[in-house]
Amino acid sequence: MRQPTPRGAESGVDPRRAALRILDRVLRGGQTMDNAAQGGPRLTPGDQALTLAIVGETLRRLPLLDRLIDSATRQLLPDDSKARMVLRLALAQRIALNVPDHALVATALPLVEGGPRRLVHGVLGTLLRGDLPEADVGALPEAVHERWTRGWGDEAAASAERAIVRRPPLDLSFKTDEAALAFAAAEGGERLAERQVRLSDQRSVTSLPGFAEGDWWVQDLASTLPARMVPGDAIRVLDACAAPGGKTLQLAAAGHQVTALDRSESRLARLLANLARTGLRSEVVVADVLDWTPTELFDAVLLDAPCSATGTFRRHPEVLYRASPRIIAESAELQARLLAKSATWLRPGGSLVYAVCSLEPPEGEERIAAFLADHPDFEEAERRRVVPGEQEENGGMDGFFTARLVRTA
Ligand SMILES: C[S@@+](CC[C@H](N)C(=O)[O-])C[C@H]1O[C@@H](n2cnc3c(N)ncnc32)[C@H](O)[C@@H]1O
Repeated sequence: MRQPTPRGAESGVDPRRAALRILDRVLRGGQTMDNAAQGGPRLTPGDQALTLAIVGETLRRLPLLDRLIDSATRQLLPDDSKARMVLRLALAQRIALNVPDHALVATALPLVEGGPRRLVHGVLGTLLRGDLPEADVGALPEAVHERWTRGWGDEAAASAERAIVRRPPLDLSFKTDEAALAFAAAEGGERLAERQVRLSDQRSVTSLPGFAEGDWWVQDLASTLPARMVPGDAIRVLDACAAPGGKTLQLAAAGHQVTALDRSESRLARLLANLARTGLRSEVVVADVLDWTPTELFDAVLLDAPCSATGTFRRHPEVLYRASPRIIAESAELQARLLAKSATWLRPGGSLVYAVCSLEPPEGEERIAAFLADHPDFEEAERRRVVPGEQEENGGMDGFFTARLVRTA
């Protein structure tokens, strides 16, 4: 299933050099692709898109690429060596982006100038002459594969390996169900839940009908689940880690009186832009959950906590390489503090909805178990765990965990 050669694929070496720098920062520095891309050489928008596509396609099948490289050299290349990085990038371009062999060699070799150029040339030549995997074969990092097989079963891990190389669908959340139904009928989308439409073909978001009018916003189906758990009769609702605001918009559209709080001013600027475009209303507070105190208690608090984000691996494959056991443990420790603090802002009878876009039990199931053990005045009312494989026939969903806890006294 080869894709057409991308624009610029045969032009200069710059996007490959930028891709090498980003891949190195992601794998060795634990950075996100977006952060790693900052501060590099200025590229045209086309070259920038090509650069990110090359790195993304490399990360979607990295263990597979490494096995190929190891099969073609007797001299084991260190994991973080430039030669291995260059070979990974070149193979991903051949497998997933259909870059012709001569262009691969011509753009890969200058990247190892002063290094083992002959070795890279030899390994690449050998592999390009042999059978390479198809573009629809993906691979999870070994530790993640092992963890998810143990936690969610063989089929979920296999589904994740299929999903990581598929383009996820475009999910839109609507202000009203009437608008969702009309849009689905007009645009050929599928209404998978109330106020939610899925488009399976790729379209430019800003040119879709209703974008300029603010009828909808982009939001994966899984991430709409927490706001759906907030009881309809809750009046004052706090969205406690709110930016860039997908859940704030849902809560406001559902008629709640919303306070959106986040400590990041730049992310809150995106939330304000989303409110302005959709014409929805929310109070907006720049503050740290751990330092803030409200003047009045809330009927419901939604805590969409910062997390390892491993559930978003389809759009952000690098999360799987960042989420080490240490990062997951640190994240779980912060989540425990955020939960304990935000629980103090609820009136008796109020609901605390906790959510993470993570496939790691320490950030989900174990977090809730520990919270309930420490808070006898709370009980669990409902929970939802989404693992790879759910809705696969319709395009899949991000991995997610959400639970609603009720303050009983
Ligand atoms: C998972 S994102 C929230 C996504 C958002 N709920 C949405 O649906 O668009 C987590 C957010 O928590 C914020 N955050 C992290 N630690 C925080 C803290 N101690 N206090 C307030 N906000 C925090 C981050 O700035 C980030 O915007």
